[in-house]
Amino acid sequence: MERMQGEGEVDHLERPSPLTDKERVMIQDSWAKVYENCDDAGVAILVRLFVNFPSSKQYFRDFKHIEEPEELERSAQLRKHAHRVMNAINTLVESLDNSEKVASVLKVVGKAHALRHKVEPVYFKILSGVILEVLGEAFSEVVTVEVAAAWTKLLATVYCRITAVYEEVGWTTLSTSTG
Ligand code: HEM
Repeated sequence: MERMQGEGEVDHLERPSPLTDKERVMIQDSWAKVYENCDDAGVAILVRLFVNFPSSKQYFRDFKHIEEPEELERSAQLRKHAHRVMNAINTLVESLDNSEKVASVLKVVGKAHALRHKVEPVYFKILSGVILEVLGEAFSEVVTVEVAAAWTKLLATVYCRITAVYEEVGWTTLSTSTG
């Protein structure tokens, strides 16, 4: 029998356990190194996303038909979005002990991407994987296995909250797009 889900009863199967103090410190310390290279790291992450998952380009008017990584890298629209993504992550990392701030940042991001940009939420999950991949490669001396595990938890929390916002604003294809 189909299970009824009332408001507030939606399952969030991917919700991780809260970050420990040690994990917060590991995230903040490793991020400090990444953020020193904010623009390069952000562009590397987004170019990887768009090259390995080309359908994610569909939302970006200026570069949706571009395939060459070098050309993608030069796109002003891509660079601007990279900067915004990095700044938002920076705010989250700075606010790990302020859950209201985290919730309010993710609410704004989730609402804009659901309602204005109409981005399938699965791309947030894909982006999380790409972030981990690029950080592990480009900052291998700071992103140890243990640090990467802390980032996996943080990014899973972000994805969970983003999908919760999508649900709140009535995104209807959620059940088929996150599988
Ligand atoms: C952690 C993940 C992300 C963050 C923090 C983020 C942040 C932002 C911000 C701050 C903006 C500008 C304000 C706005 O118009 O809403 C923006 C715009 C946008 N985002 Fe994201 N974003 C993320 C992931 C994604 C993903 C995965 C996609 C699609 C694959 C995407 C597609 C877009 C598009 C199409 C725009 C409008 C671009 C433009 O007008 O030039 N975003 N994003």
